[in-house]
Amino acid sequence: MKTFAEFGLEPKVLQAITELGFEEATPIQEQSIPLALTGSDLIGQAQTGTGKTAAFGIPLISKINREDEKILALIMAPTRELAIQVSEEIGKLSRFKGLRSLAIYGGQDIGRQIRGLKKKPQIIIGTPGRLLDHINRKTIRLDDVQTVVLDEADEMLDMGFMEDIQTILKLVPVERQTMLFSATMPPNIQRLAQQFLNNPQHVSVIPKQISAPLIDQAYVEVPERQKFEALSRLIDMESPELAIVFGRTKRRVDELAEALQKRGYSADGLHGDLSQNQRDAVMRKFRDGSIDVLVATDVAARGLDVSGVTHVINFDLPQDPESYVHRIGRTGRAGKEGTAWSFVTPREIDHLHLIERVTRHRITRKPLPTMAEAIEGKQRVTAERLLEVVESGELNEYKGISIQLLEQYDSVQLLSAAMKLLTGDKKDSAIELTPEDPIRAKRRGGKNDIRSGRKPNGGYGGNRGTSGGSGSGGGYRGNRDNNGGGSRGGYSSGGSNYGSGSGGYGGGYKGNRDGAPAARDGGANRSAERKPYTRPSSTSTRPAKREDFDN
Ligand SMILES: Nc1ncnc2c1ncn2[C@@H]1O[C@H](COP(=O)(O)OP(=O)(O)OP(=O)(O)O)[C@@H](O)[C@H]1O
Ligand SMILES: [Mg+2]
Repeated sequence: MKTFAEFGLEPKVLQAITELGFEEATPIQEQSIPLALTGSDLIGQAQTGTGKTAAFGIPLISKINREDEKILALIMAPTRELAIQVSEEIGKLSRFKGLRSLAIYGGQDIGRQIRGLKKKPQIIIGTPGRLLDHINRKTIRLDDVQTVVLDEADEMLDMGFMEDIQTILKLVPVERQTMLFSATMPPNIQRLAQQFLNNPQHVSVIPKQISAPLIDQAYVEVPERQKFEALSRLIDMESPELAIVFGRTKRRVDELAEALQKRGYSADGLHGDLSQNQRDAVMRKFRDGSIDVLVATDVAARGLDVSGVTHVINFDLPQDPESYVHRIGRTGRAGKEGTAWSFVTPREIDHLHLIERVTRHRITRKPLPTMAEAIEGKQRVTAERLLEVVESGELNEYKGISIQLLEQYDSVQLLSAAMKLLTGDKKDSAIELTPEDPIRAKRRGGKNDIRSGRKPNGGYGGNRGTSGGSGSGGGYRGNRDNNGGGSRGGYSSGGSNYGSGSGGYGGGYKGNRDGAPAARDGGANRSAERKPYTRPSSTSTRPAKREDFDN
């Protein structure tokens, strides 16, 4: 392990790194930083929570002069929350150097962003849609950009941002450094890389498993209708410090958050139909611990870094293995341990096996927590809370009444009553969630899948590309879209090299995704939010809708 001092960084950047508490570079940082400092293009892949942000952030910051008043670096990220978070980390890393950075994302008042831009930030961190908005309004010019980073590049492609990214990158001088980072690198990323990177160096830190090593992964088989009961028992049994519960759709998230609140949990929901103010408020509450369960769609799956997340619970299995890897990667970050649980309905067992195959990790089957375990867990937490108060010692006001009570009642009985009160059982409230259809497993090539990016063995394409019409679609990814019709290349490329002949990312791609291409980014003039959620009918070709993407 290297210390940051060994990279020859300027003192002000080193000071910021020290201030952040980073002592040694993580493996991806150790490999990327020296390469990136030479100006080389880079494709960086490393497990979730291993410091990719600083891996591109530190070299990017090192290149910029404080006196410059132009936009010199552009970082793109798939979701608003991630753009905000990356911008905060960049802000911290460049603090002592005195650089200016600004987050640009949909849903925020554009006037405010324009005012921010007038302060001449050198670094812009944004979601593609809103960035384009500014470009079209001429409030952002990219003529001087020297460094471009695509964080979670594969997700941005998956969300249908290819066109936007292409448009944006064409406005950036060719003479630039481009870096692309993610924990997963599906082969389709090669297409983007070929187009926009110049002789990129691949830096990958991927051991046998792609998911982070410190995450304990388990699943319980549970029928759809018992999931909520299972969830509340699980939370009681495990008493997470902070937990993220992933639901498949926005409606699911709303219902779940409400149900949890009804049962007395401190929970709230996050998805793309909330206003940006609501989204910000929920994230703030979760980060400061005033709620301890965040219920979210996949909008929270990528990149989010909240310390104290001890548990990730897949209330609904994600459609793709990549998403599984990213979701569970919200815990077990920066060397900490974490636990991931997945609820699997009997009909989804095949899908779970697919996830295991692709991630090359056995997920341990565990029994549904029993009522007794749940009660025990809750009582343990209550007892801990009680003892904390005992230790705090400020109890004099209560001693008089306690002595009186003890004269009349048995001490065990009294304490038990206090415990009962504190434990606050609200089990009686009846909870009914609208059932979700099970996710169906798709066939998918077995080799190298999400960890590849190097070996073009056509794994994704091979046995799947048969149903999709125009040659290359219809594969795993293609089916996920409501009406993919084979028009997008997805992962499959007819069983040969990535990028060859897949031809799927053209015009139809975005439209196919959600039928409202311009609405995704919620830019001011891009219609504030997307169409209302409609439940996919069971006859839909899109078996289970991943949340409408939003950013
Ligand atoms: N060298 C380091 N030492 C200690 N902590 C670090 C170091 N580098 C980064 N971190 C911290 O580790 C956490 C995870 O970093 P980061 O969010 O960059 O991970 P990531 O690799 O981008 O994960 P993901 O794939 O989920 O996006 C952050 O809280 C970050 O501040
Ligand atoms: Mg990241």
